[in-house]
Amino acid sequence: MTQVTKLVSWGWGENNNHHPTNKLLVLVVTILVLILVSLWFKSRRSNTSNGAPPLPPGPRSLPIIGYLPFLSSNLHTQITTMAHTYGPIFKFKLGSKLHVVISTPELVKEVVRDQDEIFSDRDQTAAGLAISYGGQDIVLSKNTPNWRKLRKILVHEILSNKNLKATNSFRREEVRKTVKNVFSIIGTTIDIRKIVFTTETNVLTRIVWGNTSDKLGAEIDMVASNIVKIFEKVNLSDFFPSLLRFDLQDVERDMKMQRDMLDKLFTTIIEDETESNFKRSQDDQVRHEGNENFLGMLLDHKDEKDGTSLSMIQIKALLLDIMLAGTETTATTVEWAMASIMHDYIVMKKVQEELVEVVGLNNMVEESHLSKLIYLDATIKETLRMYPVVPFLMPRSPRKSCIIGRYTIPKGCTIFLNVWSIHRDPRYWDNPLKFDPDRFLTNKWDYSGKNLVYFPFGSGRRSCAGVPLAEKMLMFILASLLHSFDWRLPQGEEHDLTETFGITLKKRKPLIAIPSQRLSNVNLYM
Ligand code: HEM
Repeated sequence: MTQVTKLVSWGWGENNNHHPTNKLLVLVVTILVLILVSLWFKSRRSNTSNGAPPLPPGPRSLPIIGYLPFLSSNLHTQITTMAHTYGPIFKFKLGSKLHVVISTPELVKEVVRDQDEIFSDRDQTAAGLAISYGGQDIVLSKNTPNWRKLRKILVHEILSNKNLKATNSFRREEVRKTVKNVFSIIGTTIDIRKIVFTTETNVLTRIVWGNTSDKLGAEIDMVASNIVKIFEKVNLSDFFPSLLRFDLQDVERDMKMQRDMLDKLFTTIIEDETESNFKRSQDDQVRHEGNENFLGMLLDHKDEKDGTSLSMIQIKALLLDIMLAGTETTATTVEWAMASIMHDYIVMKKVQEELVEVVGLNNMVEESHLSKLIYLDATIKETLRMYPVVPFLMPRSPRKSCIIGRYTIPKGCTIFLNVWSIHRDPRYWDNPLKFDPDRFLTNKWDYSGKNLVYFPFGSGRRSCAGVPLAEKMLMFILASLLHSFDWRLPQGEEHDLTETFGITLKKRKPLIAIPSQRLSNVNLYM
C-alpha cells in the first residue's frame, strides 16, 4: 500500500510551479484529467443506458488509479465496513480492474451454485501465474481439463479415505516427533505456528514421497514463507495489465526464483523416485505397497495412454499445490485455535477435561480418539468461524458477463466472497464476536460449504480439495499439544487476538507460549 501512496504523491510533491515549463505541465495534466473524468462519466452512463441492469453500487474513486490510494492494510475490515454503506454487493476499481464484493449467503449462493459454471475460473495474478507454471496447478488454474484432471487425482487418489487410512502411521510419527521435540525444550518459549508448519510439511512430504528429512522440511518452509511474502505485495501490474510485461516491482522475477528453487527440489526427488522404481521393477517386487508412495503413482500416470497421462510440469504443479495449500492454512488455524483456547480459561478446561476422559492421562492421543473429541471439534469450528484463514476465499472471475442480485457483473472482474463478514454477521450468529464453541455442539455444522452461513473451506466446485486431511491434522496436532502439555504465555505478555490481513488472515503477533509437562509418565513423551 505504501508503494501505491508513494507513487501517487510522486510528481505532485514540491511546489515550484512558477517556472514556465512547470505551468505548461500543470496545464497539460489538468486537461488530461478533465478528459479522463469525462470519459469515466460517459462509461458510467453507457453502463446503465444499454438496457442491462447497472453495475453494483460502490464508492467514488479517482480516474485511472481508482480506489487504490484508499485501500487500508486491513482490507477485510475495510471491505466489511464498505458493505455497510454500499450494500451486500458492491464494486470498486483498482487501476483498471473492477472488483466486486459479495457479503450475504443468498448472493454467494448465486455465485457458487446457481451460476457456478460461469464463476468457476480463478482470478489470475502475475505472481500466481509465475508460481504455478502459468496457471497449470489446481489452486490458481482456470476451469480447464487440466484443472479437472489434477483435482480428481488429489481428491480421489491421494486424499481418498482409503489412502488417508494407509498413511495414518506417517501422521502419527510426525505428530509424536513434534511432541518429543517440544518435550526436549520444555519450559522455554515456542513459536506455535512454526512447529505446526514443520509438522504439516513433514506429513505432506511423507504422504507424497514416503519420506522426509529435517533439511528438506526446512528448505520447503523457507521457500513457502518467501512465496507468501511475495504474494502479499501490492503488484501494480495486476491493476494495470499494460504494465505486466515491465514487471516494475520485480514480483514476477522474484516469484519465478522461488518456483525454480522448488522445481529443483522436486526434480531431485522425482529422479530419486524414478531410480528406485526402476530398481524395484528390476527386482520384480510389488511397486507400490499399500499406496503409501503417491509420487510413484503420479509417475505411473506419466506414461498412461488413456487420457489420464500427466506431464512433468503437471506433476510438479500438483506437488507444489499440496506443499503450499496445506501448510500455511493449517499452521495459521492451529495458531488461532491455541491463542483462543489459552485466552479463555473455561474453554481450555473443557478441552482438557474431554481429553482426559477420551484419551486418559496415561496415554497419548491417537487418530482413533479424534472422532470422540466433540468439544475440541466444536472449538476448531468456532476458530474457523471467527478467523477463516482465507477471508475472501480464493478470488474467482466470471467467464462471461452475468447478473447477480439486480446487477450486471462484467466478464473478467475479480470476485471476493466475503466469508469473514458472513461469519461475524449478527443476522446469522448470536453474539458473533464472542468465542463460543458451544454454538457448534449440534450436528448441524460441517465443512462441506452446503450451508452458506458457514463455509471456511469455500463452497462449490472450487472449494478446498484438502478438507479430509486438513480436518484430521487440525484435530490431531491440537489434541496432542493440549493433552501432552499445559501452556502459558511468557511473563509480562498479554493475550492478543488482533488480526493482520494477508494471503491468509494471521495473528498480528505470533503466538509464543511456554509448555510444561502434563502427563506424569515421562516415557510417554519418548
Ligand atoms: C486449515 C486448513 C485449510 C483451510 C482453512 C483451507 C481453505 C481453503 C479455501 C478457503 C480454499 C478456497 C476455496 C474457494 O475458493 O471456494 C482452498 C482451496 C484449496 N485447498 Fe485448502 N485449506 C486448508 C488445507 C488444505 C490442505 C491440507 C490441502 C491439500 C493438501 C488443501 C488444498 C487445497 C486446494 C488444492 C485448493 C484449490 C481448489 C480448487 O481451486 O479447485 N487445502 N482451501
